[in-house]
Amino acid sequence: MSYAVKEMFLTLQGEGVQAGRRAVFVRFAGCNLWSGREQDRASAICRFCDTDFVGVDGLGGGRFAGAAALVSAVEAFWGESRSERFVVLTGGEPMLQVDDALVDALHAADFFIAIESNGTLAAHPRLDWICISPKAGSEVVQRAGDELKLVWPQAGLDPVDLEDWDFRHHLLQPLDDPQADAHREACIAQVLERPRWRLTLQTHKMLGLR
Ligand SMILES: C[S@@+](CC[C@H](N)C(=O)[O-])C[C@H]1O[C@@H](n2cnc3c(N)ncnc32)[C@H](O)[C@@H]1O
Ligand SMILES: Nc1nc2[nH]cc(C(=O)O)c2c(=O)[nH]1
Ligand code: SF4
Ligand SMILES: [Mg+2]
Repeated sequence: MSYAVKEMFLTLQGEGVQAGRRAVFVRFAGCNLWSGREQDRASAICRFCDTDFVGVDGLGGGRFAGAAALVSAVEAFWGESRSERFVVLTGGEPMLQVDDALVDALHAADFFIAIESNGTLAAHPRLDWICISPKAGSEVVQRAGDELKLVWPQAGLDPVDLEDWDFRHHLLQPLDDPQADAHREACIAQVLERPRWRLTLQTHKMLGLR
């Protein structure tokens, strides 16, 4: 199948347990919880998104005819070295497009494959690192994985209710909006109260990375 990619870039993973790791990001176009248009934000299921995922016009973006073409582009961003190859599939919602052909082609090129997903679609079974970030008002079907990254506070989502979901790591990520300072303090207070959770920050924003 073909893939619609908003943008692709080499950076450091900014969030979560893999933060600091050199990574090629593939940002797929489109999401099932918001159209991406500002005029639809207030009526969307997910209303706090910090990302433009509409269209295929970003740097490194485009329509890729198949898995081989997409993996060639990922390899071009990574460079020659075969060691520690790391790709992060994000979006938008990547599970709308990730399929067997893409996962197998990335593995054949020696990539460790991480995904950033809202969990409303089952994650592909052969991914190497599954990060799920639940959204209030959505039905999360993917309740197992490597890291559960809860953007918080979110009205209607209490961290306590997610503590028994089957993840190796439970992380709170402060909601980035005009009240970000207060949200960061609220996350710190939660972590001090509930040792199941740890804090993760969006370090790429502090560092001026993409
Ligand atoms: C843009 S989303 C794309 C992947 C997928 N759709 C998802 O929501 O997990 C990437 C990550 O950014 C997080 N995120 C989006 N907007 C945010 C905000 N305003 N503050 C903090 N994290 C945010 C999401 O929860 C998710 O973990
Ligand atoms: N550097 C960097 N790290 C990230 N981790 C998750 C991101 C995302 O938007 O999915 C992201 C991103 O956009 N940039
Ligand atoms: S689910 Fe992810 S990509 Fe979709 S609107 Fe929410 S944060 Fe943005
Ligand atoms: Mg981001």
